[in-house]
Amino acid sequence: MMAAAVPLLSCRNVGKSFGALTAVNNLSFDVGAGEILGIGGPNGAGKTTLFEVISGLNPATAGEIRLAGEDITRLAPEAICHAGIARTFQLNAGFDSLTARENVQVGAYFGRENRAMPTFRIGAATKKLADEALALVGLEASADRITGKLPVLERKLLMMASAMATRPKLLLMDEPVGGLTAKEIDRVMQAVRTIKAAGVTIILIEHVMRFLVQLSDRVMIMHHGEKLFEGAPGNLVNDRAVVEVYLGKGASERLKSFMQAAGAVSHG
Ligand SMILES: Nc1ncnc2c1ncn2[C@@H]1O[C@H](COP(=O)(O)OP(=O)(O)OP(=O)(O)O)[C@@H](O)[C@H]1O
Repeated sequence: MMAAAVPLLSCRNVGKSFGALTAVNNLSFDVGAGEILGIGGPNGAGKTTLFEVISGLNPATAGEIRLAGEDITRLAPEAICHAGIARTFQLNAGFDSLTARENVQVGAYFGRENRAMPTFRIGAATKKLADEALALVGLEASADRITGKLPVLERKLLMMASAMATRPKLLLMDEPVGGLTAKEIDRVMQAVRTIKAAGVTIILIEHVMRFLVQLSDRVMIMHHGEKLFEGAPGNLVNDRAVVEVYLGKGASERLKSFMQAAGAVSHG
């Protein structure tokens, strides 16, 4: 008999408290290699805090996180990045006065090895890596533009490119399409699909339901730091607790008809 495959990411009874406030509470879930897990839930549900905990910026106060079987729960953020987890942020992150390409080169340089600032030198291999990451998200044409002057869509794609330049096994994306138009959302969707096709596992947090359900292989809905729902996107609209707490009846009906049109949910 073959042994069951080790999940790429495994969270067991993970918790994060800020004093008396429990932002993430006893949360357990796995993400398989190559999968896209979408995370939704009301404001304040603990979604971003979960990313802080996984990426080590704000370590867990309970539980255990494993990447391909290795315990990463107590590692520093740079060690977690070097182990293969990269992330994007809800708000713009990056160096405004550098060009887009230079921003991605910083990710490529620091993303996989710990090198001290005095030795900072962008070599040919790093440049190549950065240009590949820019191409992956379709940003070649803006490579030499100053980051602070890029439109919102391109800044979001740039965060994805900088993260991809660290060569992650797992990419965490925090609200990648917040504030974008429908057409811009389609462009980000295309970039996410390209990243998935490159073999990268993805967890994304998103309020835009179309984006969440069209891209995700599995969806997890959080509420009060806990898991309210975990399953196929097609089952989301039929889950009473999800409809009551998060979607509301109107949004649920709209989503259901949209998913029926896409063949993702059964009638009745
Ligand atoms: N550094 C912190 N110190 C104290 N409380 C915090 C801190 N970070 C988050 N919280 C609290 O933890 C809870 C969860 O917040 P979090 O930002 O993770 O929610 P979220 O699901 O990402 O919400 P949103 O959809 O609005 O981004 C909130 O009550 C928030 O105020």
